[in-house]
Amino acid sequence: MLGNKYTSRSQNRIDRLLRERELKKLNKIFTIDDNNAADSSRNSSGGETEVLLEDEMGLGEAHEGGVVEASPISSRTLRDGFGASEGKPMKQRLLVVANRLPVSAFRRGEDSWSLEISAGGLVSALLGVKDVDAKWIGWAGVNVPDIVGQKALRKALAEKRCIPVFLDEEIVHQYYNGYCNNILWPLFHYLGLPQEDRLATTRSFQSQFDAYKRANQMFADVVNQHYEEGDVVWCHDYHLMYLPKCLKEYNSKMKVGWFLHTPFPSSEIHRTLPSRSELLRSVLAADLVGFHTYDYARHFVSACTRILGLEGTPEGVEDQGKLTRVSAFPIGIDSDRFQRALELSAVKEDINELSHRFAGRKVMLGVDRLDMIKGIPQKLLAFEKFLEENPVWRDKVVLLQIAVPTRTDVPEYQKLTSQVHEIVGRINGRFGTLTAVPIHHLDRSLDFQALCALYAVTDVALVTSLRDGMNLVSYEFVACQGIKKGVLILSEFAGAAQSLGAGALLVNPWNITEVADSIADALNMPADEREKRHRHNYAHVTTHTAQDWAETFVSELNDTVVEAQIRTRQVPPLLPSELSIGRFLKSKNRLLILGFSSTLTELVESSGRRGGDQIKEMELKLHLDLKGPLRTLCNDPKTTVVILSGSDRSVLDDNFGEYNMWLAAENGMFLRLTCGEWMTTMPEHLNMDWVDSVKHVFEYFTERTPRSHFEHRETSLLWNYKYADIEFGRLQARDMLQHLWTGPISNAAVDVVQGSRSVEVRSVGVTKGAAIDRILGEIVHSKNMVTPIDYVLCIGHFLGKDEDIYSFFEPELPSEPGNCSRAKASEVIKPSSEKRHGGKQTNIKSSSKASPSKNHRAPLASERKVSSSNHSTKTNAWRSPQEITSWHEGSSVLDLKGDNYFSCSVGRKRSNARYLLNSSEDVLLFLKELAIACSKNGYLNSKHYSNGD
Ligand SMILES: O=P(O)(O)OC[C@H]1O[C@H](O[C@H]2O[C@H](CO)[C@@H](O)[C@H](O)[C@H]2O)[C@H](O)[C@@H](O)[C@@H]1O
Ligand SMILES: O=c1ccn([C@@H]2O[C@H](COP(=O)(O)OP(=O)(O)O)[C@@H](O)[C@H]2O)c(=O)[nH]1
Repeated sequence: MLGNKYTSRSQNRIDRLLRERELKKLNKIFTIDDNNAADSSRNSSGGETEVLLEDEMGLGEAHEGGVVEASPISSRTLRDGFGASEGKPMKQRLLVVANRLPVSAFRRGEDSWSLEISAGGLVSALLGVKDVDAKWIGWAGVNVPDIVGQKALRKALAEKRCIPVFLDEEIVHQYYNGYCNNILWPLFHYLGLPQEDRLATTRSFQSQFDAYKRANQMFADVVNQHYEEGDVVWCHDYHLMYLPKCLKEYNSKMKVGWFLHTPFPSSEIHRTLPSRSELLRSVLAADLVGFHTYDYARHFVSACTRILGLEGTPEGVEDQGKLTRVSAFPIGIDSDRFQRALELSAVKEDINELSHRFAGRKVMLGVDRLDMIKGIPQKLLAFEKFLEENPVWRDKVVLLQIAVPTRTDVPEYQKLTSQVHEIVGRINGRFGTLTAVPIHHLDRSLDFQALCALYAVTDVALVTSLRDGMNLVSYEFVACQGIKKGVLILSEFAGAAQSLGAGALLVNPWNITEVADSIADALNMPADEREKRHRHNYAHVTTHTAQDWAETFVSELNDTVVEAQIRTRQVPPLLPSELSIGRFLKSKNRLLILGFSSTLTELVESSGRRGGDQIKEMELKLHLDLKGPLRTLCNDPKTTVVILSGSDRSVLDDNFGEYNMWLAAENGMFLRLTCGEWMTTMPEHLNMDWVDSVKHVFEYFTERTPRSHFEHRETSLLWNYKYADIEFGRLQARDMLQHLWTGPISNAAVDVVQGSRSVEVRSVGVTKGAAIDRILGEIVHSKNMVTPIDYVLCIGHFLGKDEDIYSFFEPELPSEPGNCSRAKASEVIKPSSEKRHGGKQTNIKSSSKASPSKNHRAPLASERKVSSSNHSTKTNAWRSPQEITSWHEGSSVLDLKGDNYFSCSVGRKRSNARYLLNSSEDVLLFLKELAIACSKNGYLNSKHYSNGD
C-alpha cells in the first residue's frame, strides 16, 4: 500500500538519522578528548594555534584586505576546508554550483591573478563544510574576455578546487544585475519590483529571463564537463533555478539537489512572476529541493499545487508519479571556527583595543550587506528614536554599523547607499558631540578575525532584516558571546528567528517604536536573564552547524535518489507498441477496451484553477485525430471495440454514436452496441436510497466551493473540485467526507472513491472490473462468437478503484483495495429503475430482458450466481480467464495464451496495468499505428510487426 510504503520510507529515514545522530555524538566525545590532548601539547609549545587555524581555514589567511595570492602555499587552504586527505577513505565527490565562487578574482597582469574571499552567508556556510570531496563551480565576479587570462585564472582557481564559469559583461548585466538582483531578489523578499523603473523592468523582463536561462545553461555546460558518474551536484540559490532542468536534460541519472538561501515567498507573490511556471518546473527537475525553514518549503509546495496544479504531499511535490522531495534544512555556521579565532592573540589584541576605545559605553552592532532587505534605514530610525526617548543613554551607547557594499551596479543599491549615508549624517549631527558620535558607520567589509573581535565586544546585536533567508550574522554573534552574553535583537522576518527566537528579543523591523523599546530592554537587561537567553541560543548554534547542514542535505539527496530508483522499478514499462501490434495482427478475435476521459480526449495541461479553460475542459470531446483510426478499428471484422467510461450515456452517445462499437457508460453499468439500444447491466436490487441525501450534501459543498461542480449519474454522484482553489478544495473534501460518513452514507451500501480532485459516491459493486464480466457475456452472446477472444488490449486512465479491470484478466495480481470502501455485501440489493439522465429520456432495458434469444446466449454475469448474489468487487476482480472460458457452453471464449493481454495505464505510474502510456497523446500515436497496421493487414504481410514476437 502506498501509505504504508511512505510510512516505512520515512520511518527508515528517521531510523537512519537517529543512528547518525548517535554516531555523531560519539564522534564528538572522541574529538573533544583528542582535542583536549592536543590542546595541552599545543599550550606547552605555545603559539601553534594560529598556524593550525590558518591551515584549516585556508581562505582565512586573507587578513588585512582579505587578499589571497594564488600561490601554491595558499592553495592548500580551501582544499583542506573541503577536501579529501590522504589515508582516509574515499569521500563522495560533490560539485557545489553557486553563482559566486567563494573567491573573487582580481587581475594583476596578463596571466596573473590574485584571489579574495567573497563575503556573504553562502560562502561562510560552505566554508564550514568538511568531509566531502568538493569542487566549487561558479562565477569569479570578473569579466575575462581573453583566452590567456581565462587559462591563467582557471589554473589559479584549480588550486583552490574552484572551477570558473566565464560570463561576459552583457550577460552579467542582464542575468545577474537584471533578472537575479532586480527581479527575483526583491520579489522573493516581498519588496516588489523596484518602484521607479517598474515599467522599464516589466518591459525588459523577457530579455532578462532569456539571459538568465542562457547563463544557467552555461553553468550546466561547465558542470557537464566535470561531472563523473556518482557525483552529487548541489545547485545553490535563486540565481540557478533553471539549472536542475538543464542538468537532468543532459543526464537524467545525475543526482541533483537545489537549495534556496533566500525566503521562498507566498504563492500569491510568486504568481506575479511572468516566468512563474517555467521556474517552478525547472526546480522540480531536481531530486531534492531544500529551504531554510518549513515556511519557505510550504510556500514552494503551495506554489506548485496552485500554479502548476500538481499534487503536494507530505514528502514533496508529485507529478505523474515522479516525486521531487521538498524539505527544510536550516543552515548553520562552523561555531568552533569562531571560538578558536577568539583564542588567537591577534584577535585578543583587537578585543582589548576595542574595549578600551569604547570604555564606558555599551556597544551595539549591526553587520549587514548594504542591501534593502537588511532594513538598515529602519534600524537607524529606531536607534534615533531610542536616543530621542532615552537621553540618559546618549553618551553611553554607540552603534557600530558595518555595511558591506554589494551589487553596486544595480541602481536600487546605489540609492540605498546615499539614503543610509544621509540618515547616519543626520543622527550623528543631531546627537554627536565634539568628541563622540553615536553611530560609527563603515562602508566596507571586515576580515574574519576583525569581525570575531567585534562580535565579542558587543553588548547588543541588532538584526532588523525586512526579510532574510536565514541571517548568519546572528549565529556568529551568539557563537562569540561566551563571555559577554550579550543580547540579540532579531527581526521576526529573518529565517534565524525560527531557531534563535527563544533566546533573542524578536521585533517587527517596520515598527520602529517596538525596536526602540527593545533596544532599551536589551541595554537594561539583568545579567541572569541575558545568561539564560544566551545559553539557549548558544546550544542551538553549536549543535546545528554548517557541516551538519551540508551532510544532512547530501545524505538526504543520496537517499532520495535510491528511493526514486525503487519507485521507478515499480512503474510499469512503456507499452511495447511493435510487440502489441504484432500480436494484434496475428490474432483472430481481438477485444479492445478503451477508457475515454484523459485516454481518447485531447491532452490538457493540468494547471489547476489558474490556467486552462474550465468550460472547454469540462465538455469531454474525442480527439479529432482519433476519428479515422477509431473508424478503421471498429470496422475491422476481427476486432470488437468497447469504450468503458465513467461518463454517462449521453456523453458517449455524442462522441461515439457514429462508430460501430460497444459503449459502456457509468463504469459499465449501461451498455449498448451503437446500432442498438441502451441496456443496463446493473446488478439487480442495486440500492439507490442514498442518492438524495448525498446529493443534498454535494449541492451544499458545491455552493460553498467556487468553481467546483458535481455530476449526477445514474449509479453514482461525483463532486469535482479540479478547478477550485486546490487547498480549499481539499479542506472542503475532508469536511465533506466526514459529514458523509457520519450521516447520509453511514449505513448505505456504497463505495466512496476519492480521486486527487474529486469525491465520488457509488453503489457497491459499481466498478469497471465488476462490470466487465457482464459486458463480455453480452458481447460474446450478441456476436454469437465461435472463435475465442485471443487478444485483449485494455487502455485507460482509470482510478485505483477501477483498476480491477486490469486484474480481471490476471488472476495472479492482487486487486487494489478500494479506498474508503463501505461495501455492505449483505445489504438487500434492489433493482434499478428507469431514470432520466442528461435532460433526455433514454430507453433502458435490463439486458436480461432485452436479449432476443435468452435461451441460447451465454448467461449475463448479472444473472450468474457469482456476480448477482455477491456484490463484492473483489470476487469479480479475481475471476480467472478459466472461469470465463466456461461461459460459452463449455467451449473457450477467452484464449489469451498469457502474453496476448496488453493492459495499459495512461499517465498513472502507480498501476496494476502491465504497461504504461504517458498521456493521451501517446494513446493517439499508438492507435494511429495500430489502425494503419490493421488496414494494411489484408494486403501487406505482417513480418515487420511480428518481429516483436
Ligand atoms: O553574491 P552577492 O550577490 O554579493 O550576495 C551575497 C549572498 O547573499 C545571499 O545570502 C543568503 O544566504 C545566507 C546563507 O544561507 C542567508 O543566511 C542569507 O539570509 C541569504 O541572504 C545570497 O542568497 C547568496 O547567494 C549571495 O551570494
Ligand atoms: O565585513 C563582513 C561582513 C560580513 N561578513 C560575512 O558575511 C556573512 C553574511 O551572511 P548573512 O547570512 O548574515 O547574510 P547575507 O549577506 O548572506 O545575506 C556572514 O557570514 C559574515 O561573517 C564578512 O565576512 N565580512
